Amino acid sequence: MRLTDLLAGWDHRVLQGDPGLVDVQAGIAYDSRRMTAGALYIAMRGTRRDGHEFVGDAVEWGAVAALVEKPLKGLPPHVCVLQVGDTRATAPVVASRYFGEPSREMDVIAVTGTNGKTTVSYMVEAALRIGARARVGVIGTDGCRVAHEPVRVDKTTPTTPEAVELHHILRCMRDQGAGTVVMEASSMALHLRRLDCTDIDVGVFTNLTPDHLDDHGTMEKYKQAKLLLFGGMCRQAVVNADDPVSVDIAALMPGAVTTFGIGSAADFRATDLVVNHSGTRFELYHGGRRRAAVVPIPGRFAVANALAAVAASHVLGHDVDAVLAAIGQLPPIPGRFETLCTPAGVSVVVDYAHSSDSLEKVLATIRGFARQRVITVFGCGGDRDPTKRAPMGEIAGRYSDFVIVTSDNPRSEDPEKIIDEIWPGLAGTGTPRERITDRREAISRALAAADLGDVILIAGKGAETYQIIGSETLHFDDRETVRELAGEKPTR
Ligand SMILES: CC(=O)N[C@H]1[C@@H](OP(=O)(O)OP(=O)(O)OC[C@H]2O[C@@H](n3ccc(=O)[nH]c3=O)[C@H](O)[C@@H]2O)O[C@H](CO)[C@@H](O)[C@@H]1O[C@H](C)C(=O)N[C@@H](C)C(=O)N[C@H](CCC(=O)O)C(=O)O
Ligand SMILES: Nc1ncnc2c1ncn2[C@@H]1O[C@H](COP(=O)(O)OP(=O)(O)OP(=O)(O)O)[C@@H](O)[C@H]1O
Ligand SMILES: N[C@H](CCC[C@H](N)C(=O)O)C(=O)O
Ligand SMILES: [Mg+2]
Repeated sequence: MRLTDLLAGWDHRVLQGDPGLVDVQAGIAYDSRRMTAGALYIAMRGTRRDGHEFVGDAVEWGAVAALVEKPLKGLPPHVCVLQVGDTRATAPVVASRYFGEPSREMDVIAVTGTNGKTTVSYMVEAALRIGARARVGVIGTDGCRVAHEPVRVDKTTPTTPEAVELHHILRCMRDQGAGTVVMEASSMALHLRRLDCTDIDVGVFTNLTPDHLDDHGTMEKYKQAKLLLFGGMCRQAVVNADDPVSVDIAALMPGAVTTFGIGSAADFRATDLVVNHSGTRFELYHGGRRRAAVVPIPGRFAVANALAAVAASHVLGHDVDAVLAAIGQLPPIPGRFETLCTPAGVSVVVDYAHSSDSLEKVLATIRGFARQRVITVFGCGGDRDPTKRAPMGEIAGRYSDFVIVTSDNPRSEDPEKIIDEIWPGLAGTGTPRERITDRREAISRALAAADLGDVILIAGKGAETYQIIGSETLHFDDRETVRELAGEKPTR
């Protein structure tokens, strides 16, 4: 595609070369280490480095053109160099055009919120696949796929991919026959403009509670990042009426807003929740009708997620009864309240709760149905918001009978220091506790301590299959570890 067409109508200055003569044939790259000869390089400023330092490398690897924010000296004359005001804002423009604006050819649902994005995405996918026989693409924390076919992406791809990857993935999904895509919109992605130029039909808001304060600084800035999705980026919104942020969203939204809630009056409202170890029954009130419903995940939060998925599907024109029936048959979501039962009669819940609110919601749910003791094994990620550590310790102590604090991707931090920061919150509750830095040993200790009828919660990693210690990524899987150490009896 000609460079002039990629940038048509977008403010830019030609620093050297003739963009009318440049044909970008080999894609777009923002990382010189992943350049292909014939591609366009986009220089972006990062948290550690500035992509402008690597334009020379990109050219050596065969870049035919570069997009930059400032003039650079010494580049060979055959390379076309264009200056724009903000390369992060320009990347989605050129990426969406390069891949033929795939988001316009599909229904796109973007889910934002602190917790529940992956879960709601999987619920929407099940609702449309089972309830409407639709081919749905899913983009999020646990990868990208259309139906059961994975869409190839780099292992390091974040929850919400950079615009260059995002539009490539959307094109692949369209080519694989997807008519709808449901994707997670992380606050960092919204802040870093990865979702600009994506044609989003429905924006879904689940909730806002403390997390990612290392990235955003304050709750207000974190909220403002989430609100970007609703300030003109999506046509319609589906919002959680039980969360006060829904009021901010309604004030911003140019299009229709559909609400869901458990406590509050809402377009989709759940009442009469009955929770047990395998799921939650509730009554759904919508459009003057009452329907009996079930979601095969225990907890009030699971009902909130189901309501979000039903409402989003309904907004896209799908039948509420069919969608609700499909959610009743939701396949287990890896690492989200995934329950294993050991031959000794102990239930082990492996869950991705890695923030205060999610840990509290999951533990309150377990406490509600556990007949015996609740044993919690958890840690907090290194190089991630340290302000959540002591509060998570306190929550674990408040809801459990025994807590083992361990490691969860310490990354560049000292694992002992992370545990030191969790410890005061836990110690304040007086709950019996141990610290065992090695996660496998911690799980082993919990299994040894548990008796018939006890429930062990192993929180924080969910479906992750690794433990990042320093710069090493080692294979580690909570579920596999439980099976290896204790064996398993299938539960459902
Ligand atoms: C912390 C953060 O925001 N990182 C993003 C950032 O990377 P960075 O700041 O580390 O990059 P850098 O090393 O400073 O380099 C700056 C630029 O120079 C380029 N470069 C660098 C070195 C080189 O030799 N050649 C070269 O071209 C880099 O590719 C980059 O474009 O810029 C990159 C693209 O330019 C992003 O892909 C990267 O996202 C990484 C993958 C990431 O993990 N981000 C996190 C914060 C994230 O997005 N998380 C959310 C939230 C998850 C959740 O909800 O829990 C997510 O959506 O996953
Ligand atoms: N609506 C909810 N409210 C609070 N906690 C929830 C909710 N839904 C799920 N959780 C909890 O949060 C954990 C993570 O859920 P999920 O993976 O769906 O969230 P996410 O928003 O995609 O997270 P991430 O930001 O890491 O991608 C779950 O394992 C569960 O413990
Ligand atoms: N996507 C999130 C989840 C982290 C989960 C937890 N296991 C950790 O490593 O902190 C992140 O990268 O911040
Ligand atoms: Mg997720």
